[in-house]
Amino acid sequence: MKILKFGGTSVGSVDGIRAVLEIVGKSKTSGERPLVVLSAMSGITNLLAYLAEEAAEGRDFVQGLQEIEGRHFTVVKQLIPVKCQNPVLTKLKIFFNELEDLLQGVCSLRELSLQSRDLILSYGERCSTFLVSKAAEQQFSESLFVDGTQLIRTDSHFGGAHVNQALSEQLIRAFVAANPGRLLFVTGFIASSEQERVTTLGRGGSDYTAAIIGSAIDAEAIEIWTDVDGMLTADPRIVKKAFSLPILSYTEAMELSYFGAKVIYPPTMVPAFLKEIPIVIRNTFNQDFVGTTIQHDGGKAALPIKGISSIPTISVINLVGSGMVGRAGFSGRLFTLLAREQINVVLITQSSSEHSITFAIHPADALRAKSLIESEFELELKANKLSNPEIENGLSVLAIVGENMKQTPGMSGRLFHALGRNGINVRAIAQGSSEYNISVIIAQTDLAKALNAVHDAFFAQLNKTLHVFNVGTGNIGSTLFRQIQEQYGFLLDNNDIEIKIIGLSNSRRMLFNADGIDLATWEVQLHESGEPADLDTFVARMMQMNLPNCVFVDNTASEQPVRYYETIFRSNISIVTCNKIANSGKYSQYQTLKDTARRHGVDFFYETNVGAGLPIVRVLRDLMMSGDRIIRVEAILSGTISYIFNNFNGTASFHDVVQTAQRLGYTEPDPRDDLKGTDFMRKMLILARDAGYKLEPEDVQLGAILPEACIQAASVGEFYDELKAADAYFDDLKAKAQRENKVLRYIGKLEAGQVSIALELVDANHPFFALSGSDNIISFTTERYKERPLVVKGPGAGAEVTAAGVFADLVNVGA
Ligand SMILES: NC(=O)C1=CN([C@@H]2O[C@H](COP(=O)(O)OP(=O)(O)OC[C@H]3O[C@@H](n4cnc5c(N)ncnc54)[C@H](O)[C@@H]3O)[C@@H](O)[C@H]2O)C=CC1
Ligand SMILES: N[C@@H](CC=O)C(=O)O
Ligand code: NA
Repeated sequence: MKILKFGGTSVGSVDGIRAVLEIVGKSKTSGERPLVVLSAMSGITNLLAYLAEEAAEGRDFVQGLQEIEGRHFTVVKQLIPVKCQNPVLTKLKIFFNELEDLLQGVCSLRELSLQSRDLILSYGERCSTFLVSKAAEQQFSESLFVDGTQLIRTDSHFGGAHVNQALSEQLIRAFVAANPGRLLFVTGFIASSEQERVTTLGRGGSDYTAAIIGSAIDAEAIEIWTDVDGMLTADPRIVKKAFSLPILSYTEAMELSYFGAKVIYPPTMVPAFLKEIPIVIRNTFNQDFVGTTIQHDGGKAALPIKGISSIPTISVINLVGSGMVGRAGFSGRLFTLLAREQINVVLITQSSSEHSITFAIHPADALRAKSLIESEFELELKANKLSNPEIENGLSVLAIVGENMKQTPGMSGRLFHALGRNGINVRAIAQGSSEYNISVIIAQTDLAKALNAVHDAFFAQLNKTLHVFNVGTGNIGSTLFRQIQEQYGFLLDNNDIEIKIIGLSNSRRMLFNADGIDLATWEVQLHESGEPADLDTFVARMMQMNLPNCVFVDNTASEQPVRYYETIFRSNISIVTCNKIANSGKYSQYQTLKDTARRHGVDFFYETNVGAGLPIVRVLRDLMMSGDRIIRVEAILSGTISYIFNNFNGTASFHDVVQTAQRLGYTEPDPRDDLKGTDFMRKMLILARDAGYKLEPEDVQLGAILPEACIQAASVGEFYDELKAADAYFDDLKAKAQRENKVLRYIGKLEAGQVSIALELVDANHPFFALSGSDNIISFTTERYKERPLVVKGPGAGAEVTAAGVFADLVNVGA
C-alpha cells in the first residue's frame, strides 16, 4: 500500500481537490492501493484557533464561522452533482453546528483549555476530509471517510500529544484489515486520548499521521503532496537558481529542515525513518514532476552538498573568561541550564584557546538566556573569572548540508572562498561532528547575498550571474549593451554565464531593476521610468542591493565615477573600466586602487585603457607576472591619430579627416584629448606603471603634432576653427613626408623608465610604416623577447572593438 498525504493547499480549492482526485485515480490505476491522509483546507486551522481565542475573550466568532462554512459549501456545490449534495451539506452543517456550540461554550465560560482548543481545531480536518471523501465517492464508490481519532491513540498532552505507537499500530492494522477494498480518506493531525478525548499531534501533525499509518501497515512509500516541487537546494524566494533535489537521505532532510526548509517537519517522519519507508515529496499542481525522494541511502547520490539552508534571524551570546570558560564542567553547567529552561541552542562554537564560547539562540530567548547565565554564574562573574555575557543581534545562520561532505575534501574551502570573495564577514563557524553540515554566522544584511554566492559556488549548473551597474551609455556603453544582448543566450548556453544589468546611468538619468534591465528597450525605459542621475545615489543603491558577483562598469570619460572606485572596491565590488582617468592621474591613486582591489579580492580590469580591445594590458601583465622584464616598448597607441595619418593622403583636408575620425567613434568625447596627445600620454603612462615604473603624468615627454594655436583652443568648436586655419601647416607636413617617401607617425617609447611621445617621419624600413585604418601597434622588447620583439597590432579605436574589450573584461570577472 502507499500513503498519499495532501496538505492544506492541495485541499484548499476546487482545482486543488480535482487534482487530488486525479492523483488518487492514477495511483489506483497503477495498482498502488492508496490510503489518503488529508489536512484541513489552507488557512482553516489558523482561523479556528483565532475564533477560539476570540470566543474566550467574549468576542464575535459567528462571522468567522460563516466564512469557514462558506468555503466548504462552495466547494461542495462545485464538485458534487446537485442531486448528491444534500446529505453532504447536511453532515457538514452538523459539524458546523457542533463547532458553534463549542465556541459558544468557550464564550460563555470565557475559558479556553488546551483540550477544548484541540476539539475545536479537529473540525478543520474532519470537514475537509469528509468533503473530499464525498467528492471522491462520485468516481470511486468504495471511498470511506475515516476519523483519525479512531486510529491514533495518544496520552492527554493536549496541544501536542504523544502517540502510543503500539496501540495505534494495532488499531490501524485492525481497521485496514476490516475494510479491505475500501479507499480510506483519513483525517490528519487529530487523534484521541485513552479517555477518548480529541487530541492533536502538534506541528506537522498531518505528516505525522501519514508516517504513523505508513509505519503500521508497512507502506511501500509515503507521498507528501504539497504545492512546491519537493525540497530545493535553497529557498527559491531568495535564490532564484535553486532547484529541486531528486534524492536525499533522512539525515540530510533533517539537517536541511532544521535550518529552515519548511517542506516537511522531519521529527514527524521518525516512524517512517525507522522502518526505512521512502518519503516522496511531490507537487499537486505539477504532477509530472518527480519531486524529492527521501530514503535511507539517499546521501550516496553524487552531489557532496545537497542544499543550503538558513535561519534568517538569530542572536549570539559570547562568553569570555580566562578563569572559567574551558574548564571541565563549565559547558556542561551552561548548556544544562539552557536545556532546563527550554532555550534551544542552534549552534555552538568554542575558540581553540578555549577562553570563549559563542552560541546562537533564537532572538526571543536572548535576554532570558543572558539573565539566567548571570544568576547561575553570579559568583564567577563577581570574581571576574567570567565577563558579562554579551548579546549580538542582527545575525543569521547559513548552513551547507550534505552527507557526502565528509568524503569530499575542500568543501569548507569552497564555502569560505565564496563568502570571502563577496566580502561577507563570518562571525562564527560550526561544523557538526557528524560533518553533515557546516554552519556560519553572518550579518543578516549579508544573508541573501551569501545564499546566492554559496549556491553559485556549489551548484555550478550556472557558473555565475554577473550583476552589473554601468555608468556611461554613450558610444561605448550603448554598443556594449547591444553586444551583451546579442550574446546573452550564447553565454548562458555555452559558458554558464548570465549577465544582468541591474543599474545604468548616464549624466542625465539613471535606471534600476533588481531582476535585470531588458536591454532591448533600455533607452525607452531610461527615458520613461528613469530618475534624475545622481552618482552618490547610484553607488549607494548598488551597495545596498548587496548582490554577489557584482561589477561596476565605467564607460564614461569623466573623473566623477573615479572618485568612487576605492569605496566600491572596499564593498567587494569589481570594476571594469574603459575610462583611463583613474589609472593615469596621480601615481598614488593608481597604487591605492590596485592595492584596494587586491586586498578585497576583487577584479580591476581596464584592458581597453590601452589599444581599445587589443590584448595589450593583459599581455604586459602576463609578461610581468611570469618574471619577464621590459627593456623597451615602442608603440602607436592613438587610433585617432593613426587614422588621420593613414587617411590624410588625398584631397581631404586635415581638419576634415579629424572630423571623420570623430564621426567614426575613434576620438575621445573631446577630440582635443587625442590631438594634443593627452590620450596617448595616458596610455603610455598606464603601460609604464604596469611595467613597474612610478611615473607621474608630467614625467612623460610629450611632443606636439599641432601648432600652438590649436593646442590653446578653448572649446571644441574653436579647435576645429583653428585646425582649419592650420590647413597649410598640415599640407606642408604631408608634402614633406611624400617627398621623402615617408609617412607621419606619432610614436611612444618607454625605455629605462623614461616615457616620450613624438611625431616622426618614418620610411618603409620602419616596422610602423605599414599601418592602416585606426591601427595601433605595440612592440615589447623584453629579456625573453630580445632578438625579435613581441608585437601586437590591429584596430585600436572604435565602438565595436572597445565595447568588445569591455565585454571580455566583464566575463572574466571572478574567473
Ligand atoms: N572610442 C574609443 O575607441 C575608445 C574609448 N574609450 C573610452 O571610452 C569612454 C567612453 O567613450 P564614449 O562612449 O565615446 O563617450 P561618450 O561621450 O559617447 O559617452 C560618455 C557617457 O558617459 C556619460 N557620463 C559622463 N559623465 C557621467 C557621470 N558623471 N555620471 C554618469 N554618466 C556620465 C555620458 O552621459 C555618456 O553617456 C572614454 O573614457 C574613452 O576614453 C576607450 C578605448 C577606446
Ligand atoms: N580616442 C582613443 C580611443 C582609444 O582609446 C584613440 O583614438 O586611440
Ligand atoms: Na587593450
